[in-house]
Amino acid sequence: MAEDGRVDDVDATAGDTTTTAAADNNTTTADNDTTSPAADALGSGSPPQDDQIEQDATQADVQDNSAQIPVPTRNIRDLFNPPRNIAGIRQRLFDVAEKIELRKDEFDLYWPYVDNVWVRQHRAGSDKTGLYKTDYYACRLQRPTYTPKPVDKPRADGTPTRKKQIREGGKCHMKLKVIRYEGGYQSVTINQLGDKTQHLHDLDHMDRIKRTTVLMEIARSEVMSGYMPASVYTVMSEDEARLAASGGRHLNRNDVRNASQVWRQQHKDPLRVHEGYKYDHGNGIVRQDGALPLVQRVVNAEIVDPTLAYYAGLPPNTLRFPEELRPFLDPYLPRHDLTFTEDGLPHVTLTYATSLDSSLSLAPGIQTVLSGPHSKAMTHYLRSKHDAILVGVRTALADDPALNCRLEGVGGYGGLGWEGQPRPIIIDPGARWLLTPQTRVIRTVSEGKGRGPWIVIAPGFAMDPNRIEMLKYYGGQYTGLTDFDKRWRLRWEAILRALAAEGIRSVMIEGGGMVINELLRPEHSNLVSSVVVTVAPTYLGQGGVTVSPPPKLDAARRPQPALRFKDVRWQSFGEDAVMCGRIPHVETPAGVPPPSMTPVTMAPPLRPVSFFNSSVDAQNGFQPRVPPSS
Ligand SMILES: NC(=O)C1=CN([C@@H]2O[C@H](COP(=O)(O)OP(=O)(O)OC[C@H]3O[C@@H](n4cnc5c(N)ncnc54)[C@H](OP(=O)(O)O)[C@@H]3O)[C@@H](O)[C@H]2O)C=CC1
Ligand SMILES: Nc1nc(O)c(N)c(N[C@@H]2O[C@H](COP(=O)(O)O)[C@@H](O)[C@H]2O)n1
Repeated sequence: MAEDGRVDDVDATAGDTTTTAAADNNTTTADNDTTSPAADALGSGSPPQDDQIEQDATQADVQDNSAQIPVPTRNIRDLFNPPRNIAGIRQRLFDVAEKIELRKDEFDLYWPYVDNVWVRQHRAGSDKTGLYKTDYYACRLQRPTYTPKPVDKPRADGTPTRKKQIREGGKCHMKLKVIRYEGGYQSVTINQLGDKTQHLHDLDHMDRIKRTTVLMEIARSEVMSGYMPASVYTVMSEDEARLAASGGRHLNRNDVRNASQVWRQQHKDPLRVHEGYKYDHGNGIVRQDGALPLVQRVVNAEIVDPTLAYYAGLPPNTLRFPEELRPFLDPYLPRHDLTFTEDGLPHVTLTYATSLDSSLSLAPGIQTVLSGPHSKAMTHYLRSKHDAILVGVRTALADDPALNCRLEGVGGYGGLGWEGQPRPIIIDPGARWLLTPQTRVIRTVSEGKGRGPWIVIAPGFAMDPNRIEMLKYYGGQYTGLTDFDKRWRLRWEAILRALAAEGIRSVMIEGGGMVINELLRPEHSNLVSSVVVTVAPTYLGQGGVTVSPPPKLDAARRPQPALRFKDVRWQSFGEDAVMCGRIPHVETPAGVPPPSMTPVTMAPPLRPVSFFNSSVDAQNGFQPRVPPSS
């Protein structure tokens, strides 16, 4: 040991003698991306053939002394404080059991944790808009097995070649198609490709035969900070659970050495052990008596306030809705084991916040906060349980809403990609809502915290194609419907049926007044599956936007309650009361058949609108406005 605690970079660990042992097929850049320009130029969408799979560049990487040493972007703190649920995310990115859509920053963060599994093949290139780029990946075990040549001749300078090992391969045929979108938001969509839907081995097997870029980078970064590989190995492996979560169950001392070998060849200064550790002859690097493990010190230092740890790394406006309050709502939520209702329509939850005088807002066009923090979190829990949120255009114009879900655990708020984020739907027959990149719902999309809105319009007028393109760029679309009721409004059943045709299984209808009042009318009673109303302890006073269905008279023309809910439950949330209920099926007055018995003009599936001129209208199947038949 040198003065000042530094130790010469010798193998300080008992029983570990192979300082230049086989590199265990590891590489510091596990992606091995050597994309062929020809393939790029071709830009074809076809996956490469098996023999095009790139070979592992490991040996060359490790042996080339002149190689540029990339500056590590990770360090030991990334091992001790890994991304939330990294073990679960690794497993999902290994299985890819169903399509996974990630934000680009998530892909960049997580992929180096599974690049011991997936090897990029030649890139297929981009589509004609340049917004979509496709790559193909194959399981590392698809490559042929490598058997070393019987005789390894020494290099020209007389140094022996590294002992190469048999590299396992030729076993698994799992493949992926990875599509990157770089438009108004950035996403990476990962799909299985081909007919092999499962690996023929587990993730632990891959962790055994190959280390991830993350682990190698952490190891290299610690050595580049001046620590002996043996000391780095000791501190990395002290917390087995954390190491295993990041894929390092099988990490060994040679990995740490190999990760830093090229750098070490250029930097011969003596290295030191970590503070609180010592070299103990025969035992290698061990902790000094009474010293806390480094992992503990790092974790303690990073958690300033344990009560804040829960929200660490989440956007500041993230909401939390306690588990114990959820069962109250669950019976009224969509059942995802049933795809659609018996009528083939989405589950509809009507939900809004009202004052004691049944107002939604102080005046038309004025956004009014009624829900307190607890019921607001409840509303976001509801949002997380629906495929879509729907509002009328006057709400969009008045509130400039985000229409996303800000609940902890949902995509953008600690969850993966866009999981749990509902699709905003705006009923805007006259396309009055002029969206710009500054509109909140669009800003929310660009921040990766919500989905692009679908705007339902009633065609029949010209529309600037730039508006259509702009919305598409942000993942939204204009969609046209031509099915009107006798009041010249879009028929609700047609709207819902069209949403169902687009795969929307549940929709939370939030308002405003006109939309809610419409849906509380007797003829719509069979369209609404449940109702969740927040009542705030406030009178807004006269002149507001109120919820009050049309009056009802009995046969003798005496006034009757317009509507009383059934299956009612109440619960207080902070200062607010929340009522859940269902609308009893109401027989519609004679002469007006209930919608399910109306010969329904099947709404055309929602489709992106191109141009609203007559020729394209005709192409899209749009009819000119004609009085509805009723
Ligand atoms: N407290 C709460 O929970 C909520 C409060 N609000 C508040 O409510 C107010 C807005 O409510 P309100 O003014 O009643 O307006 P709405 O938000 O209900 O929007 C009504 C408009 O949407 C279009 N529309 C709705 N349904 C149809 C249909 N079936 N067919 C064709 N067009 C349709 C029409 O647009 P067009 O006029 O172009 O024909 C209509 O005028 C805002 O102040 C907002 O802040 C909103 C939501 C929730
Ligand atoms: N639940 C509830 N309570 C209130 O007090 C409200 N004002 C509303 N309004 C609805 O929520 C939308 C706002 O959504 P973002 O928070 O911007 O995502 C607004 O447009 C109404 O639909 N809701």
